[in-house]
Amino acid sequence: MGKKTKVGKQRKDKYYQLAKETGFRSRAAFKLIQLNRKFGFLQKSRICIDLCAAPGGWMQVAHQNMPLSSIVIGIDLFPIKPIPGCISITEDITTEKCKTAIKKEIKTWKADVVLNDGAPNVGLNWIHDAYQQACLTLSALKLATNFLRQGGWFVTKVFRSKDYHALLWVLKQFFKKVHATKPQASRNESSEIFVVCQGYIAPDSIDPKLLDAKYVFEDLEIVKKAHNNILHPEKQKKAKAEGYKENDYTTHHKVMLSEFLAKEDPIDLLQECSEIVIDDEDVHNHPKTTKEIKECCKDIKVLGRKDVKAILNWLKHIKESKKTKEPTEEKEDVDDKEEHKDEADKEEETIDDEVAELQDEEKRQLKRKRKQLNKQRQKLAEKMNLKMVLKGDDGPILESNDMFRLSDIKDVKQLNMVIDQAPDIVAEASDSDDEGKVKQKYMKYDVEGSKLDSSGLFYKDSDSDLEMESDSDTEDKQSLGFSDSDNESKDIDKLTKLNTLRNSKLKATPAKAKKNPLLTDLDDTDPISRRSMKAELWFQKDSFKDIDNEEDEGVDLDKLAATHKKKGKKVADSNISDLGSQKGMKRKQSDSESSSDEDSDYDVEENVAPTGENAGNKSGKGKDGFEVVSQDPELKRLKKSMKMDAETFALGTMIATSKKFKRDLVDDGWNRYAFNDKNLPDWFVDDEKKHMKKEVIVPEKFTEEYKNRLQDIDARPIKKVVEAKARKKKRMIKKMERAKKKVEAVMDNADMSEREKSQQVRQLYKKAQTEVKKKVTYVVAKKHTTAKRMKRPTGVKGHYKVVDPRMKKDLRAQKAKEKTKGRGKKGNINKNKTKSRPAKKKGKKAK
Ligand SMILES: C[S@@+](CC[C@H](N)C(=O)[O-])C[C@H]1O[C@@H](n2cnc3c(N)ncnc32)[C@H](O)[C@@H]1O
Repeated sequence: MGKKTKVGKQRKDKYYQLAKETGFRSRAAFKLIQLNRKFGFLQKSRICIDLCAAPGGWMQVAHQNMPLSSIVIGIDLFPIKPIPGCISITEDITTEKCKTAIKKEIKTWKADVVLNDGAPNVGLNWIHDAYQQACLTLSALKLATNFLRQGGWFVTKVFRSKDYHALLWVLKQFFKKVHATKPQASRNESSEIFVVCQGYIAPDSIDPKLLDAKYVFEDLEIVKKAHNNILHPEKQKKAKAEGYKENDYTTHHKVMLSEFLAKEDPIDLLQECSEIVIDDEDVHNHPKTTKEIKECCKDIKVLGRKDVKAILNWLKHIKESKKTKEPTEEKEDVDDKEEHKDEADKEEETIDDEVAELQDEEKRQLKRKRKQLNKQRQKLAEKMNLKMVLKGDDGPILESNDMFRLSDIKDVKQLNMVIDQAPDIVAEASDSDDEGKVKQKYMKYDVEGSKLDSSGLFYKDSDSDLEMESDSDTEDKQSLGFSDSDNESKDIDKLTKLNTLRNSKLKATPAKAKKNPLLTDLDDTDPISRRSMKAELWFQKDSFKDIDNEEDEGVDLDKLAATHKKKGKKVADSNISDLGSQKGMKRKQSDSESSSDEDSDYDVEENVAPTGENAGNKSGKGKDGFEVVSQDPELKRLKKSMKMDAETFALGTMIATSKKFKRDLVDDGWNRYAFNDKNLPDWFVDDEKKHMKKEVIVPEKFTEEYKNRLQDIDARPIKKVVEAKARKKKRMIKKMERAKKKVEAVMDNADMSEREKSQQVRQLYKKAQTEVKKKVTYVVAKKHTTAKRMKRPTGVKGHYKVVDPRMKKDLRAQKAKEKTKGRGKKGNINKNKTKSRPAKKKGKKAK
């Protein structure tokens, strides 16, 4: 028999060797080293309790990493060889005795860190060991809750078994942060991991159930009981004698897999059986029949909840896969049936879908209606708040649809009928109509009233039906208060009915139906004619009186363009004045604005008209028959004073961005002078001048913004300065670069001492930072030579400037004069004493 080779845990790996070399008592020491490297819980700890510490590897590490004179207490079932500076206790950590022993050592102090590397020394089977370890961890936690200070650390070993999550949950109840980690020194094949719990909460009271394995690992009780039989056979309670079932004289029941597969619900059978025998070769080789399943099948009685679930799932899969393999004929029959069933199902589904869709649609409609109703209610509430509507007063109400309508009367007969029926006839007209010689009677019915009350009927009226969707009508609708939402609120059914009615009507009546002579449109103008009316109104103004000259019609277009060019400036000027007269906002309308689009409506440059007064007094006709507008001195002054200040800019922005603002502004620009009323009393005109202009309020926010912008622009230096500064900066950068190179050379110089080097470096940088003005040598030019022609004089180095001799003399004379200024007044003592020095030899160096 040869020597047994060591496997698994017994294998001597690098950490084993390392522990031997470094003097640690166990390879486990490296696990703590690695954990501490990651979380750093030992460095600041003064008291450490190491549970299950033998042989003391962790104690050594703790002692090494904790501050000097810290306390390390190690506890184990087995005695720990003394470690200098550490206390060891031989106790079982699950007992009360252990608690008192620790208390004896620690007294009233609290531990900063509690370590637990406990592993049960049982080794019966893995499940049992894992459970024992979990219980041991719970005991360690119990001790930790007794001795740990608030904010302290608890580091424990845990096996990754089915109790792992329960344990983690418990730990999370006691600590702020819980980290699970596996240090490198822990073998890969080992299921152990380490949980580092940070920040002990130190609750005032602890529910003992939280630390009771019975509650924490509930479903393992079965396992525990099963293994209790092995561990403590003497403690086991004797089961009540029930006797054997008939023909059943064993406690171990083997059940064939086929039996399970035949059963609808295998749970009952599973409760009774101790082992499932896989009697089918196919099932044996089935991918779902894993090793674990096979193992579980061997001993059902020891399975936990998860395993039982796994077995049930496996049985289900096997059943299903068996079903699919059943004879094809049977399958075809089933398929046929299923097909029919499918079709019926599909039909049913489509019907269901449709019903659901309809229901949805109905719901949506209801929701919409409710929303609109709420809106209306809200509006009404607002109106009531503003006292626009009074409670109890419902305003004009449409009483019934059979109200009198002119449109209903198609001929004389009908009219007579109406007249006869009408009780409110107040007068009789004797005139006869040309067409039908109808007796016309004035009726009490107010046209305006009928229009208002019969709002719903308005659109049903004969001819107007045809134009219902035209723009003008929608405009009218809006003007009458028919908003879009009102239309939307109409019931869809009603609308569709209305549409069909209208369509049939359209078909029945020819396009050019006879017009009811009784019906006259009060607002008979179409939009175009309305606009032309506006324009006409505008041109009724005095200022246009003379323009309406036939001569103008013959004006050549080219000529017009040329004049326009010449006058362009003038017109623009008057624009600005006009703008200034009302903070840039008094604008006039002209004919073109009426016919063109909205934007061009107020195109001031093209259509400037003078104010009434100006037009009357200061205008004259130019050569081309155009009015020459002379500028009002007041406007001129305004123009001068008007700078494009922040407020004007803000106003401009608002005009450009808000159409409404622009429109309001133009509307406000209209005043009684727009139509040049004459013969008004002077006091009225004066007063009106003051108040006719509505003040335009520009929000301060906008003005502030522009003010800041303008300030920024003002604060900016001029271009030349910026350029000069940039040049200077560039020069400095170049200089610094050169200095750096020199510094590098100095630093590389091995002959120089450090002191010398630092001195030189300092000097170099200082020199680089100071800007030395270039020395310029002035050279006086020779007679009869210009500065350009002159060559560099001998002996002159660097920059030089050739100066004019005359200039030099003049400069000297001026300086001398300044020096002697005022001397002559005091008795003229030094009179004529100061003489200008004779000029130096030409071509010589000058200072
Ligand atoms: C892996 S060793 C600890 C190694 C130790 N951390 C080190 O570094 O040297 C596990 C220890 O737990 C101890 N142990 C197991 N159950 C215990 C219990 N109930 N009370 C105290 N110690 C226990 C064992 O005696 C064993 O020495």
